[in-house]
Amino acid sequence: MTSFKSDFLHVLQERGFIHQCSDMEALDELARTGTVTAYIGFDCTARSLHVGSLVQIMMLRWLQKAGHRPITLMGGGTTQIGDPSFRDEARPLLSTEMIEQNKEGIRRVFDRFLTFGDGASDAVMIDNADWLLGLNYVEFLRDVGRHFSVNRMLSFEAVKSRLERDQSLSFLEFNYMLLQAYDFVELYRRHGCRLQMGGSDQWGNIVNGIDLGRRMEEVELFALTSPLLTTSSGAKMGKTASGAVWLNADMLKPYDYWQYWRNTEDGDVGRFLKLFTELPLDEIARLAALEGQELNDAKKVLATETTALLHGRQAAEEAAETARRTFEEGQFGEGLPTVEIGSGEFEAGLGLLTAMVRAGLASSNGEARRAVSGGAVRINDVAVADPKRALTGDDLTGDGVVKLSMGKKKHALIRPS
Ligand SMILES: Nc1ncnc2c1ncn2[C@@H]1O[C@H](COP(=O)(O)OP(=O)(O)OP(=O)(O)O)[C@@H](O)[C@H]1O
Ligand SMILES: N[C@@H](Cc1ccc(O)cc1)C(=O)O
Repeated sequence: MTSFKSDFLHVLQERGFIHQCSDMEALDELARTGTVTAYIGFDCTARSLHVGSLVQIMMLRWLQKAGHRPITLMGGGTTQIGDPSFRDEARPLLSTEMIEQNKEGIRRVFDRFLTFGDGASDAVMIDNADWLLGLNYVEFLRDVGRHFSVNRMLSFEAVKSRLERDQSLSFLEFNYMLLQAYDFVELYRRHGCRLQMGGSDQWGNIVNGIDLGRRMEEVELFALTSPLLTTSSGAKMGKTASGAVWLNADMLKPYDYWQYWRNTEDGDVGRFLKLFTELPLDEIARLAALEGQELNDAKKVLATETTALLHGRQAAEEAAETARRTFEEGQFGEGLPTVEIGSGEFEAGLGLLTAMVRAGLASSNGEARRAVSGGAVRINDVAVADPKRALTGDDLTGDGVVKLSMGKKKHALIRPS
């Protein structure tokens, strides 16, 4: 294990953030002796970032805590092209309106994790549309394109699998690498940015920027990547069977976010506490060493700490309390996901299977039917066995809702409106 002299790399290393770095020693020295400006780019491909990007956001947070300056780069320009790195197929082309909407959705999350402003270590948010959209094609090819060797570009792992399988890589996508490389140089020119970070899938794009910086500006730029996280069972972090684990509260309620972390696999508890919370390492070591039922307490700490960072301490504690009441006392938690159903539709007899799909408890009627037949489904905490059962006014509790549960952990409320 390398021992770092700078606080920044020391913390990242001990908490498990470092996968690869272009020049550890020189970067360590730079961070030890001065303020480093570093950036991470986020393309605007959805209305919210998901838990996978949290690794990146936490790296920016530790950077700032160590006294350095983070830049969050919105990919308003690059999203128009779409990063082909490690993807089997081209991304769908998004309209400019869609990209704008996504950008508005994504940018809000950073306020929770970073302090923005004009001070030396205050974060800034920039959009690469500012310089990419106005580029002159011929000028760009002459100034930037001439520094790239196509032979070398074709050798990067990020595009190799596509080429080896004879799947098309369009010329549009092939240009992505140049644009991200150019961003790095532009951020160096405008803001003295020396370091770009990202997930390990970004390595090729980042080192191309380092090469371009050397050629165009004769400066040494740095790359630092994090591992691409998977859970112990191999699933890509941030995606579940029912979709992505979104960071924006309007796409995933704080309660569901809390539950996601509460359901962490046993083998991941220590690793996730280090990456996604700011608890001291000795406390984390104690929590991760717990076993059996006690390990569940560690998972609750993980859930509450991660939810507090994203949604605030109060929302986190409310989620923890709702979960406690639901699971430990079998009562109704007000914060459970609630699905509104038109009262006309409800009164006409809403099928249980349909209600389960609408409430997100099952992804299809078939899955819902199997769950009912397997005895896993309850209405207001009472087991049901008949898949043809419909919900009626008699099922409404005093609160005007019906509580549906599937297994021990999935619950939702149906509210006729
Ligand atoms: N599971 C993960 N672990 C660590 N970093 C991740 C993870 N998923 C995404 N990232 C990082 O977050 C940033 C945004 O990635 P991107 O938008 O490609 O994520 P994605 O939603 O997983 O993409 P895709 O559409 O390819 O599934 C990148 O720096 C990427 O490396
Ligand atoms: N390519 C990155 C996003 C990004 C965009 C522009 C950059 O300059 C840097 C990074 C991704 O797909 O996640």
